[in-house]
Amino acid sequence: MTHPHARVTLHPDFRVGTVDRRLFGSFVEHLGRAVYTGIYEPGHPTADEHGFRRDVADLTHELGVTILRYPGGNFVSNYRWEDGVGPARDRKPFLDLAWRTVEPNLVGTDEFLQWAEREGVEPMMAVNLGTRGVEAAAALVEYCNGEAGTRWADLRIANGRTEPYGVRLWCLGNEMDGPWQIGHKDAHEYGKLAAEAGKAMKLVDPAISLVVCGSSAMDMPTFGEWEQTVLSYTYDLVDHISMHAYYEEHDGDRASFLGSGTGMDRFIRRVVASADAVAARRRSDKQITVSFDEWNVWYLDSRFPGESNLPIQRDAPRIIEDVYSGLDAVVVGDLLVTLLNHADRVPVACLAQLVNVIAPIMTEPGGEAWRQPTFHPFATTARLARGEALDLRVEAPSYATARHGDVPLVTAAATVDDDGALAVFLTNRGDEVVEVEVAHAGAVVTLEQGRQMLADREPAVAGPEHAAKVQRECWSTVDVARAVTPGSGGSTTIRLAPESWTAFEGRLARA
Ligand SMILES: O=[N+]([O-])c1ccc(O[C@@H]2O[C@@H](CO)[C@H](O)[C@H]2O)cc1
Repeated sequence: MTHPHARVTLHPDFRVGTVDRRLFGSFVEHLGRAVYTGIYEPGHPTADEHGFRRDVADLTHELGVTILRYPGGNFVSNYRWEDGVGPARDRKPFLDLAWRTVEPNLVGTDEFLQWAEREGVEPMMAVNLGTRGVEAAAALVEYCNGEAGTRWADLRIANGRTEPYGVRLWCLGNEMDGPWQIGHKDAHEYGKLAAEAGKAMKLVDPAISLVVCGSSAMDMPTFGEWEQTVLSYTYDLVDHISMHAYYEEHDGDRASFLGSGTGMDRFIRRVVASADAVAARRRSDKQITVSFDEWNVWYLDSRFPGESNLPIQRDAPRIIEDVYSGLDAVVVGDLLVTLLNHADRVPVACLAQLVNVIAPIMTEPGGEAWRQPTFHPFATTARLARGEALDLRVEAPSYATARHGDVPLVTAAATVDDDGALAVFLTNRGDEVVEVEVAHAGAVVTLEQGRQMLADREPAVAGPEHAAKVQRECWSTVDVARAVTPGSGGSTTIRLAPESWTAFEGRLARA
């Protein structure tokens, strides 16, 4: 039987760029059970002396998360950070309008930053440019990063934290192009405000990096125009422009869903082109890079009722707790392939989110914490993708999709570190076995171990039992001796299972 065939050409000298460790970030928003009964649950059997769940922190380490964005998301656009610092007993609950939830205000800036520090994860903070502005943003930078002797830094010290936190990465608001955003603005209003807020924040601490809001999705009506207008106000000030993208299977259209990575690839190219167009107009040599600070599979159209249809709730309600399948996990793996192939222009990315809310980690209050199927490709990529991404040439048949046009049947990314440790990531989006010839003239490639995620066809069911079943049935070690055939003259053939994502680890040496 002949299988579809693809060819991946790899040369050790052809590289995309360094894989920034911040590509493996995630996101904790005050939304649903991400914070309360997610990372934080005093009284839980595994809670530490600060009330944070040890089981969730351990899974966060296993996931390999490097940075965490906080506190939102839509939440940040109506958040008064000052109300969330100082003795917790003096803080007042408030109604968060983004998610129509009573926020108990027990976790705030200090609790989060100290948790992140204890767990060795870099924080990425967002300021409120929805209901607030320049003064509150600059004050928060001073609270976090200022030395003793000024008002907000001294408040931090009075609240028990002497050393500045040194938060390096800051988001200038969140999704300000979205009509759902509290304090939504047009591109000119937002661009001007972001420029002034960013200027003030950098006057407090010149060492910080700034992320300006790009579009909430590629299909936003203002996409493209938004990026160019916003950057025309902020180009010299900011380091990154944000991208957000969520993918889902619409009406059983598996082919489009499996092609989501190509949609993401085109989105990145368009944002980079928009940023570079602004640079060209300004005759600027500065290059803006992307902070892809929200990405994931999210059944937004099919399962989410919309923010304004949520009832007012309290006590950590269950909001957007999507349950994932093996198919979703294959797509997540493939989205990571896309991100790696843009390592030169995407140094920061956040899987949205970390726990309970569209998340790789789930918990029960008072009970266990477990891995969703999407946990596995993320953890494996975060562990193996090190050093530099190789600039691969992929020749594969394409297939037509309703959502993304023609997309390749096979996608691939590879990384190599200074010691010659090689990682190869491959997706087969089709429903037949594919033979991939990896051509590597000039190099010796050995593939030693592999892990594979298979798509399933069963609906995902909430709870740890189903997640464990998917893990048993879809996530496995590759039999390398069967799947990989070393050829003569610098080529290796790999058989990829139908609808699968595979990661190999091995060695790359010059011939
Ligand atoms: O395309 N949309 O309709 C759409 C709607 C809401 C939306 O919100 C984003 O996703 C939420 C969950 O991660 C974050 O709080 C927010 O930044 C992102 C996209």
